[in-house]
Amino acid sequence: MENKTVVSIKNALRAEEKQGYLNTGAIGGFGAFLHDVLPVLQKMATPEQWEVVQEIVREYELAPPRKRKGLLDALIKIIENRLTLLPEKIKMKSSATAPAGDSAIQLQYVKGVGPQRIRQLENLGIRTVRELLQHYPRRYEIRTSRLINELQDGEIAVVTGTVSGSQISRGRVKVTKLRIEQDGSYIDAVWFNQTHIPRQFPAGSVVSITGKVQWNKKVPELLATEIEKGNNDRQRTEIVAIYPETARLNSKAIRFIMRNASAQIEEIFPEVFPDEDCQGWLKRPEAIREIHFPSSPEKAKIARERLIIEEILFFQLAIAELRDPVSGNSSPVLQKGKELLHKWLHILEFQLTRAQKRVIGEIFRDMATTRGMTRLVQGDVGSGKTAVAMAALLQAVGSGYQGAMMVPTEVLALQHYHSLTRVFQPLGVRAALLLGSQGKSEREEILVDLEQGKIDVIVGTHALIQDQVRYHALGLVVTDEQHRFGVRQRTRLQDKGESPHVLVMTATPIPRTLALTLYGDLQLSVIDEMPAGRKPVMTRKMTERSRAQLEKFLEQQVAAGRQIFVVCPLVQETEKTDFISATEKARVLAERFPAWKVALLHGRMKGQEKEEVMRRFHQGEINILVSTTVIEVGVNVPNATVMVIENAERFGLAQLHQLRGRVGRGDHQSFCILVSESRDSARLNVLCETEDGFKIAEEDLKLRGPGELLGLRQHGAAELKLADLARDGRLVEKAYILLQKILKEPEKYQEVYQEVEKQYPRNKTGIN
Ligand SMILES: Nc1ncnc2c1ncn2[C@@H]1O[C@H](COP(=O)(O)OP(=O)(O)OP(=O)(O)O)[C@@H](O)[C@H]1O
Repeated sequence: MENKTVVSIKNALRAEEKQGYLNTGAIGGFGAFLHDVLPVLQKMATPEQWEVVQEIVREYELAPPRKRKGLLDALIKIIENRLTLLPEKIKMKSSATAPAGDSAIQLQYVKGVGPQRIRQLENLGIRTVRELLQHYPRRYEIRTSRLINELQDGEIAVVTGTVSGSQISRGRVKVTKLRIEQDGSYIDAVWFNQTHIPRQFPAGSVVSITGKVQWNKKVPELLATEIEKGNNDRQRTEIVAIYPETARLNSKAIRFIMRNASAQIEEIFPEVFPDEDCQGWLKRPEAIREIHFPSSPEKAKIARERLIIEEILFFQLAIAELRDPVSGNSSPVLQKGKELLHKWLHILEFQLTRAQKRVIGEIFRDMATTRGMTRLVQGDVGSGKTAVAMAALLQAVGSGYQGAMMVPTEVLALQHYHSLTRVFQPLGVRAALLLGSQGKSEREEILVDLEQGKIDVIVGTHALIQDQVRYHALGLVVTDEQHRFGVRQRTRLQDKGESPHVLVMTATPIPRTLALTLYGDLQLSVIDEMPAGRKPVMTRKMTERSRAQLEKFLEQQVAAGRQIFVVCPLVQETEKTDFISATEKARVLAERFPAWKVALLHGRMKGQEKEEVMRRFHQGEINILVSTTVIEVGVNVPNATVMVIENAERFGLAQLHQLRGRVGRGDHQSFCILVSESRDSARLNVLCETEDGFKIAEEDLKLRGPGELLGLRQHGAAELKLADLARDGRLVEKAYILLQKILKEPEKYQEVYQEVEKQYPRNKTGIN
């Protein structure tokens, strides 16, 4: 049913049209239209409706000229829609209780947002008022209203003054000028086409105009970008937010919408932290307000800082699956491994580095408490993480518990199993291997032994924590960062009656900021020292032209008894690409060097085949192993001294560093050859210059951003809006400290948990 006011507005507009005032088809018609019709509307509308009409007019004013065709009908339609919506809108605003959930706070209820604006906002990824208010400024402009006499040629300035006259040129492109008077001085503000401006700001209006100064005329000009109603304060300073914008939706329009949405800040962004954590912080609503409408540059800065900490913290809680408070840990106290450890140190072929000892100490401290360890050990390739894991496992076994070592691939499981048994057997520690590819009877036997406590340490893939696997007394799980094994997974094990300590190992050196963000639920230990005597791996770039030289070099190495890795990006040649596939490469090399044993290893091979190839390579029966990146993590064959990486530009820096880490693990000089035709090889240079994995990771973070670096993009909505991990290290540390507090006393932070749930709804973000 049509609202009475709408009908009368429509009639009035039609009447105006008949009288010929409305030249709606032409570009200049809008100004005339507004000039003539607005007074009519103003008379007819209630104050609230008049407000809406003004918004609509502003909206159209901001629209590009060609969109203004057929304005009358469009305007009538909007007036119709809006005025019928109005009662609901008023209801929304006055209702004391917030509508349930974010989805209820639709953009259409914000003043100044019509269907067209909604579409424009959607283009910026904004669908709710929450998302709108989280559309943060990119930067700020400090706009100081200036005196005309002091303006410099070429500068961007804001001039506040009174309109004293206007002029619209003839011709196809219309030049609109407003003459502005300020204490007896004049300046002309200039626009192209925007011919409605003189009507909107008639002589006598006080205005503030932003634009670029041109002093070459008798009267200076201001190539205007923005105009708004001013006040008489002629030297006012204003800080203006500049937003990520689109062609249709500029920062001025966004600011206008934002201003209207700001009424809902308190409702959508209530403070969720207890007072004790807010010392020195802006309260949450104030921070949101200040980031959009800063009262000073300093306030904008502290607002941003508070929101960054919050953003990182919420992200940590979401990604670590810690949306629900976890409490009631009761892990076993494991501190009786002394004797076993003593024997182990005695038979170890090397002295532990200081860093290894320190990290083992940190681990042992955790294992001696019932709170349960969840510690991440980060160490560059070859820094000796396995030895650290062994110490932890022995501590568990010595204390009468079992240990499980969970690794990402069967190749690695096998390798770890062999190196553990070599060391553990003489100590009387029984290790076993559990693989998906094992036969049923073999597997069942292992499961029974495990349940009866006849196995002390079990090595395998993710299957180790599945339901059918029952432990006699599981005290420690050593795992890999790829499993994303945190507090929550441990709780799952707890549900099965186990409450092991958890040690997470990462072979990917990631910058501390990123580690704290992604693994905030874990304590962090870093092995920041390499075993003594390591020779640096000589790293060189090469192009196809030097292929013959490269082959000669490989020949020398094989003749000296060394082994070689060749890594290719793809398994099989595809028509579309000319990347050398591993299969093809292996064939070519076998043909080229018939006297050598060339083998192929890739992820699509069966477990047993892979196992066999790795065993032969370990034992020196294979000279060249051609492979895809399955050998990237953890493979340890000290006699391998050359790593050739084909199409090196296709790999990330961190990945290349991992691959290179497969050599340089023994006493011989090792080499890494990056074969690439790519001209843009600045990235590869980083690798030639340093072997410090953390430096390389920092570089990668700068070059590619955290999303790329860790495949974070897969997490969909997990993008951080404000935080820049390469820049905000200090704030990440603060977020981390706060997170530890929250994990300790989750019951005090219920509101924080609720907020995380709102921002990262389950099943929607991909962070689960
Ligand atoms: N303190 C040490 N002194 C000398 N050699 C060591 C020391 N610690 C470990 N090693 C040896 O260094 C090699 C690499 O160790 P390990 O496999 O534990 O490295 P890692 O940190 O797991 O590396 P990656 O992440 O590349 O797998 C092994 O051959 C190991 O025996």
